[in-house]
Amino acid sequence: MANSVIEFRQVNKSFDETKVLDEIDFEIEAGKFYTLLGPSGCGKTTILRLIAGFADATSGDILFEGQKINELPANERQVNTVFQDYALFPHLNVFENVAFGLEIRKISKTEIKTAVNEALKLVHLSDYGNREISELSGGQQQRVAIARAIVNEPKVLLLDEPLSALDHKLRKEMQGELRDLQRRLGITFIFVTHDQEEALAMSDQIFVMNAGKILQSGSPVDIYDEPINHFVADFIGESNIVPGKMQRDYVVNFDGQDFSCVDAGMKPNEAVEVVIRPEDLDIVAVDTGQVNVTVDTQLFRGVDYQISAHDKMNNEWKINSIHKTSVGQIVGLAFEPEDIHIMRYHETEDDFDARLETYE
Ligand SMILES: Nc1ncnc2c1ncn2[C@@H]1O[C@H](COP(=O)(O)OP(=O)(O)OP(=O)(O)O)[C@@H](O)[C@H]1O
Repeated sequence: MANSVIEFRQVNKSFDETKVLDEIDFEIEAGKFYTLLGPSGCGKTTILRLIAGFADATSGDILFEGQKINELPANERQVNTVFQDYALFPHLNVFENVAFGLEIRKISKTEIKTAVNEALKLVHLSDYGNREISELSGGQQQRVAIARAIVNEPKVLLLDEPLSALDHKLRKEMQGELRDLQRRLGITFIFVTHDQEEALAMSDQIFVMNAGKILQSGSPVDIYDEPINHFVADFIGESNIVPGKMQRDYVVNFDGQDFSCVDAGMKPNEAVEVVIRPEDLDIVAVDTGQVNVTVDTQLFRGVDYQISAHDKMNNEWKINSIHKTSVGQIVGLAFEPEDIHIMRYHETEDDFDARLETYE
Protein backbone atom coordinates (compact mmCIF):
# COMPACT_ATOMS: atom_id res chain seq x y z
CA MET A 1 0.00 0.00 0.00
CA ALA A 2 1.59 3.27 -1.13
CA ASN A 3 0.12 5.37 1.63
CA SER A 4 0.64 2.92 4.47
CA VAL A 5 1.27 4.55 7.85
CA ILE A 6 1.20 1.51 10.13
CA GLU A 7 1.72 -2.09 9.22
CA PHE A 8 1.65 -5.27 11.33
CA ARG A 9 3.47 -8.28 9.91
CA GLN A 10 2.63 -11.59 11.57
CA VAL A 11 2.48 -10.02 14.97
CA ASN A 12 1.99 -12.31 17.96
CA LYS A 13 1.64 -11.33 21.57
CA SER A 14 1.59 -13.71 24.51
CA PHE A 15 1.42 -13.14 28.24
CA ASP A 16 3.20 -16.12 29.80
CA GLU A 17 1.60 -19.08 28.02
CA THR A 18 -1.51 -17.19 26.90
CA LYS A 19 -1.58 -16.01 23.32
CA VAL A 20 -3.65 -12.82 23.06
CA LEU A 21 -2.72 -11.78 19.50
CA ASP A 22 -2.41 -14.47 16.88
CA GLU A 23 -0.57 -13.71 13.60
CA ILE A 24 -1.96 -10.21 13.15
CA ASP A 25 -1.40 -8.78 9.68
CA PHE A 26 -2.77 -5.44 8.53
CA GLU A 27 -1.94 -2.18 6.86
CA ILE A 28 -3.35 1.17 7.92
CA GLU A 29 -3.62 3.83 5.28
CA ALA A 30 -2.83 7.46 6.13
CA GLY A 31 -5.71 9.86 6.73
CA LYS A 32 -8.50 7.36 7.35
CA PHE A 33 -10.73 6.39 10.24
CA TYR A 34 -10.10 2.80 11.32
CA THR A 35 -11.96 0.87 13.98
CA LEU A 36 -10.92 -2.25 15.83
CA LEU A 37 -14.19 -3.92 16.75
CA GLY A 38 -14.66 -7.01 18.86
CA PRO A 39 -15.87 -8.38 22.17
CA SER A 40 -14.16 -7.73 25.47
CA GLY A 41 -10.79 -9.43 25.77
CA CYS A 42 -10.27 -10.06 22.03
CA GLY A 43 -7.02 -8.06 21.93
CA LYS A 44 -8.04 -4.60 20.68
CA THR A 45 -6.29 -2.65 23.42
CA THR A 46 -3.21 -4.83 23.07
CA ILE A 47 -2.94 -3.79 19.40
CA LEU A 48 -3.11 -0.11 20.40
CA ARG A 49 -0.48 -0.66 23.09
CA LEU A 50 1.86 -2.24 20.56
CA ILE A 51 1.38 0.67 18.15
CA ALA A 52 1.94 3.21 20.94
CA GLY A 53 5.04 1.38 22.21
CA PHE A 54 3.57 0.62 25.66
CA ALA A 55 4.10 -3.10 25.08
CA ASP A 56 6.35 -5.26 22.90
CA ALA A 57 5.31 -7.88 20.39
CA THR A 58 6.36 -11.44 21.21
CA SER A 59 7.18 -11.91 17.52
CA GLY A 60 6.51 -10.20 14.22
CA ASP A 61 7.19 -6.70 12.94
CA ILE A 62 5.50 -3.35 13.45
CA LEU A 63 6.23 -0.71 10.81
CA PHE A 64 5.60 3.02 10.79
CA GLU A 65 5.73 4.57 7.32
CA GLY A 66 7.68 1.55 6.13
CA GLN A 67 10.27 1.60 8.94
CA LYS A 68 10.42 -1.08 11.59
CA ILE A 69 9.61 0.47 15.00
CA ASN A 70 9.58 -2.61 17.26
CA GLU A 71 12.42 -1.18 19.33
CA LEU A 72 11.46 2.52 19.15
CA PRO A 73 10.57 4.00 22.58
CA ALA A 74 6.97 5.20 23.04
CA ASN A 75 7.95 8.88 23.31
CA GLU A 76 9.67 8.78 19.92
CA ARG A 77 6.63 7.41 18.07
CA GLN A 78 4.45 9.85 16.19
CA VAL A 79 1.28 8.57 17.80
CA ASN A 80 -0.84 9.79 20.69
CA THR A 81 -3.44 7.94 22.70
CA VAL A 82 -6.79 9.01 24.10
CA PHE A 83 -7.68 6.66 26.94
CA GLN A 84 -11.06 5.40 28.08
CA ASP A 85 -10.80 7.20 31.44
CA TYR A 86 -9.33 10.36 29.80
CA ALA A 87 -6.32 10.32 32.19
CA LEU A 88 -6.41 14.13 32.66
CA PHE A 89 -4.33 15.82 35.36
CA PRO A 90 -6.84 16.93 38.01
CA HIS A 91 -4.54 19.59 39.52
CA LEU A 92 -4.08 21.39 36.17
CA ASN A 93 -6.73 23.47 34.43
CA VAL A 94 -7.93 22.82 30.88
CA PHE A 95 -5.28 24.98 29.20
CA GLU A 96 -2.48 23.47 31.29
CA ASN A 97 -3.67 19.94 30.58
CA VAL A 98 -3.55 20.54 26.84
CA ALA A 99 -0.24 22.42 27.06
CA PHE A 100 1.49 19.72 29.12
CA GLY A 101 2.92 17.69 26.25
CA LEU A 102 4.26 20.81 24.52
CA GLU A 103 5.86 22.17 27.69
CA ILE A 104 7.93 19.08 28.24
CA ARG A 105 9.13 19.49 24.65
CA LYS A 106 10.47 22.95 25.53
CA ILE A 107 8.44 24.88 22.98
CA SER A 108 8.17 28.69 23.36
CA LYS A 109 5.29 30.12 25.44
CA THR A 110 3.80 31.98 22.44
CA GLU A 111 3.82 28.89 20.27
CA ILE A 112 2.26 26.84 23.04
CA LYS A 113 -0.50 29.39 23.50
CA THR A 114 -1.32 29.41 19.79
CA ALA A 115 -1.29 25.61 19.53
CA VAL A 116 -3.41 25.06 22.65
CA ASN A 117 -5.98 27.64 21.62
CA GLU A 118 -6.18 26.06 18.18
CA ALA A 119 -6.67 22.59 19.69
CA LEU A 120 -9.34 23.85 22.10
CA LYS A 121 -11.12 25.52 19.21
CA LEU A 122 -11.14 22.26 17.26
CA VAL A 123 -12.93 20.51 20.11
CA HIS A 124 -15.31 23.43 20.73
CA LEU A 125 -13.82 24.42 24.09
CA SER A 126 -12.34 27.83 23.23
CA ASP A 127 -13.76 29.53 26.32
CA TYR A 128 -12.85 26.78 28.76
CA GLY A 129 -9.07 27.25 29.11
CA ASN A 130 -9.25 28.48 32.72
CA ARG A 131 -11.73 25.89 33.93
CA GLU A 132 -10.71 23.24 36.42
CA ILE A 133 -11.16 19.64 35.21
CA SER A 134 -13.61 18.98 38.07
CA GLU A 135 -15.85 21.73 36.66
CA LEU A 136 -16.36 19.90 33.35
CA SER A 137 -18.97 17.38 32.22
CA GLY A 138 -17.88 13.93 31.00
CA GLY A 139 -18.21 15.00 27.37
CA GLN A 140 -16.13 18.12 27.97
CA GLN A 141 -13.43 16.12 29.76
CA GLN A 142 -13.37 13.79 26.78
CA ARG A 143 -12.85 16.76 24.47
CA VAL A 144 -9.95 18.00 26.63
CA ALA A 145 -8.35 14.57 26.37
CA ILE A 146 -8.70 14.73 22.58
CA ALA A 147 -7.31 18.30 22.45
CA ARG A 148 -4.36 17.19 24.56
CA ALA A 149 -3.62 14.41 22.09
CA ILE A 150 -4.05 16.37 18.86
CA VAL A 151 -2.05 19.39 20.03
CA ASN A 152 1.09 17.28 19.50
CA GLU A 153 0.14 16.88 15.82
CA PRO A 154 0.56 13.10 15.84
CA LYS A 155 0.35 11.29 12.53
CA VAL A 156 -1.84 8.69 14.19
CA LEU A 157 -4.34 9.12 16.99
CA LEU A 158 -5.23 6.02 19.00
CA LEU A 159 -8.59 6.12 20.77
CA ASP A 160 -9.32 3.37 23.27
CA GLU A 161 -13.09 3.18 23.88
CA PRO A 162 -13.10 6.97 24.38
CA LEU A 163 -16.88 7.28 24.48
CA SER A 164 -17.77 4.44 26.81
CA ALA A 165 -18.21 6.61 29.91
CA LEU A 166 -20.73 8.91 28.22
CA ASP A 167 -24.51 8.57 28.27
CA HIS A 168 -26.29 7.44 25.11
CA LYS A 169 -27.20 10.88 23.74
CA LEU A 170 -23.82 12.47 24.35
CA ARG A 171 -22.13 9.40 22.95
CA LYS A 172 -24.03 9.82 19.67
CA GLU A 173 -23.10 13.50 19.51
CA MET A 174 -19.43 12.76 20.19
CA GLN A 175 -19.41 10.08 17.48
CA GLY A 176 -20.33 12.74 14.93
CA GLU A 177 -17.83 15.21 16.38
CA LEU A 178 -14.97 12.72 16.31
CA ARG A 179 -15.77 11.76 12.75
CA ASP A 180 -15.78 15.44 11.73
CA LEU A 181 -12.59 16.13 13.61
CA GLN A 182 -10.81 13.27 11.86
CA ARG A 183 -11.91 14.61 8.47
CA ARG A 184 -10.80 18.15 9.30
CA LEU A 185 -7.43 17.11 10.70
CA GLY A 186 -6.82 14.48 8.04
CA ILE A 187 -4.77 12.36 10.45
CA THR A 188 -5.27 8.63 10.89
CA PHE A 189 -7.58 7.62 13.73
CA ILE A 190 -7.51 4.10 15.14
CA PHE A 191 -10.55 3.73 17.31
CA VAL A 192 -11.34 0.81 19.59
CA THR A 193 -14.88 -0.19 20.46
CA HIS A 194 -16.99 -3.24 21.18
CA ASP A 195 -20.09 -1.40 19.94
CA GLN A 196 -20.91 -2.46 16.40
CA GLU A 197 -23.29 0.42 15.78
CA GLU A 198 -20.58 2.90 16.72
CA ALA A 199 -18.10 1.17 14.42
CA LEU A 200 -20.53 1.17 11.48
CA ALA A 201 -21.38 4.84 11.99
CA MET A 202 -17.86 6.20 12.28
CA SER A 203 -15.37 4.18 10.29
CA ASP A 204 -13.87 4.14 6.82
CA GLN A 205 -12.50 0.70 7.58
CA ILE A 206 -13.35 -1.82 10.29
CA PHE A 207 -11.25 -4.73 11.56
CA VAL A 208 -13.55 -7.25 13.22
CA MET A 209 -11.67 -9.20 15.86
CA ASN A 210 -12.28 -12.23 18.00
CA ALA A 211 -10.00 -14.33 20.18
CA GLY A 212 -6.79 -12.57 19.18
CA LYS A 213 -7.44 -12.68 15.45
CA ILE A 214 -8.68 -10.26 12.81
CA LEU A 215 -11.53 -12.12 11.17
CA GLN A 216 -12.51 -9.59 8.54
CA SER A 217 -11.53 -6.12 7.41
CA GLY A 218 -13.52 -3.89 5.14
CA SER A 219 -15.77 -0.88 4.86
CA PRO A 220 -18.85 -0.81 7.12
CA VAL A 221 -21.06 -1.63 4.13
CA ASP A 222 -18.86 -4.56 3.04
CA ILE A 223 -18.82 -6.02 6.51
CA TYR A 224 -22.53 -5.57 7.04
CA ASP A 225 -23.54 -6.92 3.64
CA GLU A 226 -20.88 -9.58 3.17
CA PRO A 227 -19.92 -10.98 6.56
CA ILE A 228 -17.30 -13.65 6.14
CA ASN A 229 -18.48 -16.04 8.83
CA HIS A 230 -21.02 -16.76 11.51
CA PHE A 231 -19.26 -14.73 14.18
CA VAL A 232 -19.04 -11.58 12.05
CA ALA A 233 -22.62 -11.90 10.80
CA ASP A 234 -23.87 -12.27 14.34
CA PHE A 235 -21.66 -9.60 15.87
CA ILE A 236 -22.38 -6.92 13.26
CA GLY A 237 -26.06 -6.21 13.62
CA GLU A 238 -28.79 -8.77 13.83
CA SER A 239 -28.89 -11.66 11.42
CA ASN A 240 -30.90 -14.67 10.51
CA ILE A 241 -28.40 -17.46 9.95
CA VAL A 242 -29.92 -20.63 8.57
CA PRO A 243 -28.08 -23.80 7.52
CA GLY A 244 -28.35 -24.56 3.83
CA LYS A 245 -26.74 -26.34 0.94
CA MET A 246 -25.56 -24.83 -2.35
CA GLN A 247 -27.36 -26.72 -5.16
CA ARG A 248 -25.52 -25.14 -8.05
CA ASP A 249 -24.47 -21.60 -9.01
CA TYR A 250 -27.17 -19.11 -8.01
CA VAL A 251 -29.36 -21.71 -6.31
CA VAL A 252 -29.30 -22.48 -2.60
CA ASN A 253 -31.46 -24.89 -0.67
CA PHE A 254 -32.76 -24.17 2.82
CA ASP A 255 -36.00 -24.73 4.69
CA GLY A 256 -36.49 -27.72 2.37
CA GLN A 257 -36.74 -25.59 -0.80
CA ASP A 258 -34.54 -24.14 -3.53
CA PHE A 259 -34.04 -20.37 -3.71
CA SER A 260 -32.42 -18.11 -6.27
CA CYS A 261 -29.46 -16.19 -4.93
CA VAL A 262 -26.66 -14.10 -6.38
CA ASP A 263 -23.79 -16.32 -5.21
CA ALA A 264 -21.78 -18.62 -7.40
CA GLY A 265 -18.50 -20.50 -7.43
CA MET A 266 -19.20 -22.99 -4.65
CA LYS A 267 -19.06 -26.75 -4.88
CA PRO A 268 -22.38 -28.48 -5.58
CA ASN A 269 -23.83 -29.70 -2.28
CA GLU A 270 -21.43 -27.56 -0.29
CA ALA A 271 -22.83 -26.91 3.17
CA VAL A 272 -23.29 -23.19 3.68
CA GLU A 273 -24.88 -20.74 6.02
CA VAL A 274 -27.55 -18.46 4.62
CA VAL A 275 -27.74 -14.96 6.07
CA ILE A 276 -30.73 -12.66 5.69
CA ARG A 277 -30.94 -9.44 7.67
CA PRO A 278 -34.17 -8.92 9.68
CA GLU A 279 -34.89 -5.62 7.92
CA ASP A 280 -34.76 -7.35 4.50
CA LEU A 281 -37.73 -9.59 5.34
CA ASP A 282 -41.28 -8.51 4.50
CA ILE A 283 -44.23 -10.03 6.25
CA VAL A 284 -46.86 -11.16 3.72
CA ALA A 285 -49.92 -13.41 3.78
CA VAL A 286 -49.31 -17.09 4.44
CA ASP A 287 -48.27 -19.04 1.30
CA THR A 288 -47.56 -15.86 -0.68
CA GLY A 289 -43.94 -15.44 0.49
CA GLN A 290 -40.95 -17.76 0.14
CA VAL A 291 -41.02 -19.17 3.67
CA ASN A 292 -43.89 -19.59 6.11
CA VAL A 293 -43.16 -19.01 9.77
CA THR A 294 -45.05 -19.14 13.06
CA VAL A 295 -44.73 -16.04 15.24
CA ASP A 296 -43.22 -16.76 18.68
CA THR A 297 -42.78 -13.29 20.18
CA GLN A 298 -43.43 -9.71 19.20
CA LEU A 299 -41.97 -6.56 20.77
CA PHE A 300 -43.13 -3.03 19.94
CA ARG A 301 -40.10 -0.72 19.57
CA GLY A 302 -41.65 2.58 18.54
CA VAL A 303 -40.62 2.59 14.89
CA ASP A 304 -41.39 -1.07 14.26
CA TYR A 305 -42.09 -4.48 15.73
CA GLN A 306 -39.32 -6.91 16.48
CA ILE A 307 -40.77 -10.32 15.77
CA SER A 308 -39.25 -13.71 16.31
CA ALA A 309 -40.67 -16.75 14.58
CA HIS A 310 -39.75 -20.27 13.46
CA ASP A 311 -40.10 -22.14 10.18
CA LYS A 312 -41.03 -25.76 9.55
CA MET A 313 -37.40 -26.86 9.97
CA ASN A 314 -37.39 -25.07 13.34
CA ASN A 315 -34.95 -22.39 12.16
CA GLU A 316 -35.40 -19.19 14.12
CA TRP A 317 -36.23 -16.02 12.18
CA LYS A 318 -35.97 -12.44 13.42
CA ILE A 319 -38.02 -9.90 11.51
CA ASN A 320 -38.23 -6.13 11.88
CA SER A 321 -41.56 -5.04 10.50
CA ILE A 322 -44.01 -2.18 10.68
CA HIS A 323 -46.79 -4.78 10.42
CA LYS A 324 -48.28 -6.07 13.62
CA THR A 325 -48.73 -9.84 13.89
CA SER A 326 -49.93 -12.00 16.76
CA VAL A 327 -48.19 -14.76 18.66
CA GLY A 328 -49.04 -18.14 17.12
CA GLN A 329 -50.00 -16.62 13.76
CA ILE A 330 -48.55 -18.19 10.61
CA VAL A 331 -47.28 -15.58 8.15
CA GLY A 332 -45.25 -15.59 4.95
CA LEU A 333 -41.79 -14.04 4.65
CA ALA A 334 -40.83 -12.42 1.37
CA PHE A 335 -37.27 -11.53 0.33
CA GLU A 336 -35.29 -10.95 -2.84
CA PRO A 337 -32.41 -13.09 -4.18
CA GLU A 338 -29.98 -10.23 -3.49
CA ASP A 339 -31.03 -10.15 0.19
CA ILE A 340 -29.58 -13.65 0.58
CA HIS A 341 -25.93 -13.74 1.55
CA ILE A 342 -24.13 -17.07 1.49
CA MET A 343 -21.26 -17.83 3.88
CA ARG A 344 -19.17 -20.76 2.80
CA TYR A 345 -16.80 -20.81 5.71
CA HIS A 346 -18.25 -20.86 9.13
CA GLU A 347 -16.84 -20.97 12.56
CA THR A 348 -19.35 -21.07 15.34
CA GLU A 349 -18.79 -19.66 18.79
CA ASP A 350 -18.25 -23.24 19.99
CA ASP A 351 -15.47 -23.60 17.42
CA PHE A 352 -13.97 -20.39 18.73
CA ASP A 353 -14.18 -21.61 22.30
CA ALA A 354 -12.45 -24.81 21.24
CA ARG A 355 -9.75 -22.76 19.53
CA LEU A 356 -9.36 -20.58 22.60
CA GLU A 357 -8.76 -23.69 24.68
CA THR A 358 -5.84 -24.63 22.47
CA TYR A 359 -4.19 -21.38 23.60
CA GLU A 360 -4.25 -22.47 27.21
N1 LIG B 1 -0.54 -7.37 31.15
C1 LIG B 1 -1.29 -8.46 30.90
N2 LIG B 1 -1.00 -9.65 31.47
C2 LIG B 1 -1.73 -10.75 31.20
N3 LIG B 1 -2.78 -10.77 30.36
C3 LIG B 1 -3.13 -9.63 29.77
C4 LIG B 1 -2.40 -8.40 30.01
N4 LIG B 1 -2.98 -7.42 29.26
C5 LIG B 1 -4.01 -8.00 28.60
N5 LIG B 1 -4.10 -9.30 28.90
C6 LIG B 1 -5.08 -10.26 28.36
O1 LIG B 1 -5.05 -10.16 26.95
C7 LIG B 1 -6.34 -10.33 26.41
C8 LIG B 1 -6.64 -9.17 25.48
O2 LIG B 1 -6.76 -7.99 26.25
P1 LIG B 1 -7.13 -6.58 25.60
O3 LIG B 1 -7.13 -5.57 26.70
O4 LIG B 1 -6.26 -6.33 24.44
O5 LIG B 1 -8.60 -6.85 25.11
P2 LIG B 1 -9.69 -5.83 24.57
O6 LIG B 1 -10.21 -6.44 23.32
O7 LIG B 1 -9.15 -4.47 24.50
O8 LIG B 1 -10.79 -5.94 25.70
P3 LIG B 1 -11.68 -4.79 26.41
O9 LIG B 1 -12.69 -4.39 25.41
O10 LIG B 1 -12.27 -5.53 27.57
O11 LIG B 1 -10.74 -3.71 26.82
C9 LIG B 1 -7.29 -10.45 27.58
O12 LIG B 1 -7.59 -11.81 27.76
C10 LIG B 1 -6.50 -9.90 28.73
O13 LIG B 1 -6.89 -10.50 29.94
